Amino acid sequence: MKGLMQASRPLTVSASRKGFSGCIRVPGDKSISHRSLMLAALAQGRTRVYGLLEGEDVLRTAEAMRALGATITREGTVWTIDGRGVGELTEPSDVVDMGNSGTAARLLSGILSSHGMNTFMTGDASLRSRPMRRVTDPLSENGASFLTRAGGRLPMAVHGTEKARPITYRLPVASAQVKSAILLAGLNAHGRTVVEEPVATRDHTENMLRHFGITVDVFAMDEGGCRIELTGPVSLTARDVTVPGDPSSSAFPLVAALLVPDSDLLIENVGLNPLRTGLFTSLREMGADLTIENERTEGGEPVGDLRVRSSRLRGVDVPASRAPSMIDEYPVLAVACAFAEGTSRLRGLHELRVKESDRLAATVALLEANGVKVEVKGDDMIVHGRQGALGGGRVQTHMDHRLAMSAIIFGLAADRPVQVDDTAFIETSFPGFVDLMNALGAGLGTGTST
Ligand SMILES: O=C(O)C1=C[C@@H](OP(=O)(O)O)[C@@H](O)[C@H](O)C1
Ligand SMILES: C=C(OP(=O)(O)O)C(=O)O
Repeated sequence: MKGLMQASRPLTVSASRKGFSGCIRVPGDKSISHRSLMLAALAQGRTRVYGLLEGEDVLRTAEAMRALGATITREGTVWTIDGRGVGELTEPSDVVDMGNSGTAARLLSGILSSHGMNTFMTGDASLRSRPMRRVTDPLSENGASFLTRAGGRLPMAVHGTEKARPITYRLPVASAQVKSAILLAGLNAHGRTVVEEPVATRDHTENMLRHFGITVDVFAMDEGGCRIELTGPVSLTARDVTVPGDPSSSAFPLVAALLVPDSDLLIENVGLNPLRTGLFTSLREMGADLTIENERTEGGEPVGDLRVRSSRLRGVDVPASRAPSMIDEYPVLAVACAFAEGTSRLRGLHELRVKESDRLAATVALLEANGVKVEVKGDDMIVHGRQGALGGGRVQTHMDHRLAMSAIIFGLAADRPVQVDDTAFIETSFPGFVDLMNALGAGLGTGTST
């Protein structure tokens, strides 16, 4: 599989001449898609996945699970996985390349740590700069060992163990990736694996493990947060999975519709897991006309349709405690804040520094380049809402899909055109994003490869 580094796709974005109306769907949830492929590969039997996100990040996971012995095929939009069983993955004959995906690299590290074989893992330049110690430190406690570059960076060799010990671990950072890596390692460890989570993070791993037939216990802790426990070794039973639309992807057309006048947009079939909906809460606090229709449960996850109309937004104070439920949405929320009336304070953003880019610095740069007054105080970002004409800047996206999409949304609402240095990385999480916005009338062109 080729990487996205091959050709950059710059784009110049001008204000949309018309509002965004109609009915759309966004691609499948990225977190659920990764997990469906991994758990299906660990299950015994055949799993069909409906609505899988066919973005580059998830395709990397599919490729890795194939390299580990699962049979994975695609017919139309349905993916079929014939699993190997827990403890039965086979040693890859080549380096596994996780591309741009932190989720793929971290979760897979957990699985590999409790399989008795050696695996070599790498990623693109962005992923190779991201910290892996947050998973290799706890996972080393189960008997596995890891050899990384300086600073705990990829490429990395994983020396897994078939005699994995169960881990008890209190998460030092709110991270669903770290929690999931430990739980996945625990599937093939002998005894009780325990993860203490002081602040709740997305629980798709726990939900999907239950869907595949195993018991995952969750206890509220007196001091707040919860303790998640499972007993290994387990055997997973293949079960079909239906993936809802990704709320993190819905954020982009949603904010576009809020900012561009005369919009009235329905985004159907969006996942509404309460540990993912912090953005919707924050936008409502800003005065967004955003309602949820047709709420239902599909594939064990709450789902609904989002109805959004253009709104006059005001500044907001987003508490740090909300960050895990909207961690990937801060760049586009900051864009909404730039067009709002008054000042916004987005608190507790330290984790943004270790995403595909330093998203805190890159979001500040995006706003400043386009005439927005913005400050960073500690881990907080303070955005001073519209104080004159906006736009006219050039945005550097640093191999980060969320920055590229946020810059495009900024340009669609701005007074002057915004230049985006590279939109190619949008393929990691939202294939077809530019086409979808164009179908709504955004007039973006398709970008040119260089
Ligand atoms: O578990 C997951 O699927 C994810 C967890 C989050 O990362 P952290 O665990 O690093 O917060 C999020 O940023 C990422 O896009 C997906
Ligand atoms: C942080 C993200 O993903 P990952 O950590 O999987 O690279 C993201 O999609 O915004």
